[in-house]
Amino acid sequence: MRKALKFVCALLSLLIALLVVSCIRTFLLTVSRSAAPTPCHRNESQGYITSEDAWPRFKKALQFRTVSNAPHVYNRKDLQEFVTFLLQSYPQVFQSPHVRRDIINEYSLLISVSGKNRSLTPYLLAAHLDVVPVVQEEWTHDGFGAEEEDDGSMVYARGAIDDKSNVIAQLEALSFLISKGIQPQRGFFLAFGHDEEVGGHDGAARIAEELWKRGIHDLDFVLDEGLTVLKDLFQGLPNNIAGIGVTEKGSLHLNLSVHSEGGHSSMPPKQTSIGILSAALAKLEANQHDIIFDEMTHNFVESISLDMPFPLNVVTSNLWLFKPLVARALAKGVSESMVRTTTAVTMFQGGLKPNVIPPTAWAVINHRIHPKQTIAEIIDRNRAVVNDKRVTITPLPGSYNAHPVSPHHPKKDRPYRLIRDTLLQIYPNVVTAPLPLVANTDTKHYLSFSKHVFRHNPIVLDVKTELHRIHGRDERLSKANLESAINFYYHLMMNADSDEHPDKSHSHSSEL
Ligand SMILES: CCCCCCCC/C=C\CCCCCCCC(=O)N[C@@H](CCCCN)C(=O)O
Ligand SMILES: [Zn+2]
Ligand SMILES: [Zn+2]
Repeated sequence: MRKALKFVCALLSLLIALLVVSCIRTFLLTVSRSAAPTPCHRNESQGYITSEDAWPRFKKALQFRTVSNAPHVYNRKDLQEFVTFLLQSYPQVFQSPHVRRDIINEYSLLISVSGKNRSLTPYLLAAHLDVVPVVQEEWTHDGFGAEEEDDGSMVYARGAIDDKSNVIAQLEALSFLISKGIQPQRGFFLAFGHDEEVGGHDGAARIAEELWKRGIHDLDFVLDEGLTVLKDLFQGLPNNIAGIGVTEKGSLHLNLSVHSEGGHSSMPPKQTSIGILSAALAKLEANQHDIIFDEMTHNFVESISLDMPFPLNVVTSNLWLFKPLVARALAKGVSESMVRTTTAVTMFQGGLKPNVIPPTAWAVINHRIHPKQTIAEIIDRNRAVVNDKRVTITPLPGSYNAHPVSPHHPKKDRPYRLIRDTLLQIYPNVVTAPLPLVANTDTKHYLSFSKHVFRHNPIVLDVKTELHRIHGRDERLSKANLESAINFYYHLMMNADSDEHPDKSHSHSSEL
């Protein structure tokens, strides 16, 4: 008994000592942190664009039903009309002697802006013209009506976030540049694919072929849609987080199928094909893939730690002691998609009639693969978890591993610094963070042109009230967000010309 008591006392003393050391370490980190970040002042000398003129063009763009349903299956009529609308809406862009525009594979748009200094490697800004379908009965607004909120501050339509806001914002920024009589030093491309939502095989892939054929084999950097400025990602965090996607997760579509004897439902087997398949799916949902707390996650957590309230600041700034706890916390909510391969059962089919034993049942699972894992690993583990020979697991075409991680040291890697500094011009108080994009983009078609490939959408989204609208119901965008996006791209075009950026103040970011 005395021994046990001694052991408990020793353990308690150790715990208290560890907590005291953690608190002292957090205090020292906090006081030694560089002075409060001097926000990068919006460089007004570069001009600032309001969204007043853009807003009606954006609303019109949202009304084209440019829906992609499957590879090579999309609304050609509305795509054609949308591209015609874009060409007609920016006459000063397409009449400029510095701008060339090409329709690629009938519906994609490649805009080439020539730079004064041909020795500078051009960059590419990507966006896409297509959208995912609308389940109208779930919406409170017409999915393609572009209806506004009463005060006109918000518009509702499919594509408002993903991704017509970037199409319009990039064109508005270019239009403003040209209206000021500016020809950039560094040339660039605006690459608008028309089938991103179904893999980009007819759009971005063909734009990439066109660039290659023209002898464009190198791009300074590529920037496509991606992570946004995230509001209220974690409770208590005073700053919004601007995620810059320096890689993107892989994507694996798996077909799970069960074939069994049919027959009369009055003489059923113990389990029908639907029951067998459902049990397999339930196992996969109950046994999620492992949490992976890699270096990028480690850096990210440490970067936001000192802004967290007590005691979270102590916990997150002492990962040497609290890493398992923090890892479990990240595995909850939307941040889970960053720290593990996710599993989503997205399709299920089975059964013919109420009185017929279903001979077959099938389902599709979409895994978004963590950058530290591979397709093969995921399939092997799934098979082990299901552990039922009656269930056939088949990978579907179009799966791919995670992308290479783009260099993202803010001092050594100019393209990353360019995007980060431009973001801080528009959003001076955010914490910028290199992170994996949890979804996929057309960048898969541009990876051979540059190792500097980034995924960021320069708008602010409240994690709780906005994220579910992407591919979901009542997608919407505020006028303020459209305005910020336009100015982000305009400042990016201006900043891309200089090797240094307008303001070298030490931003508050998660970079090393
Ligand atoms: C600690 C950080 C936690 C991050 C949490 C995630 C925050 C996510 C924020 C924004 C996500 C926006 C995603 C926008 C890009 C989506 C593009 C898209 O829909 N792509 C499709 C392509 C499909 C291609 C055919 N397979 C997709 O990914 O499904
Ligand atoms: Zn999408
Ligand atoms: Zn998209």
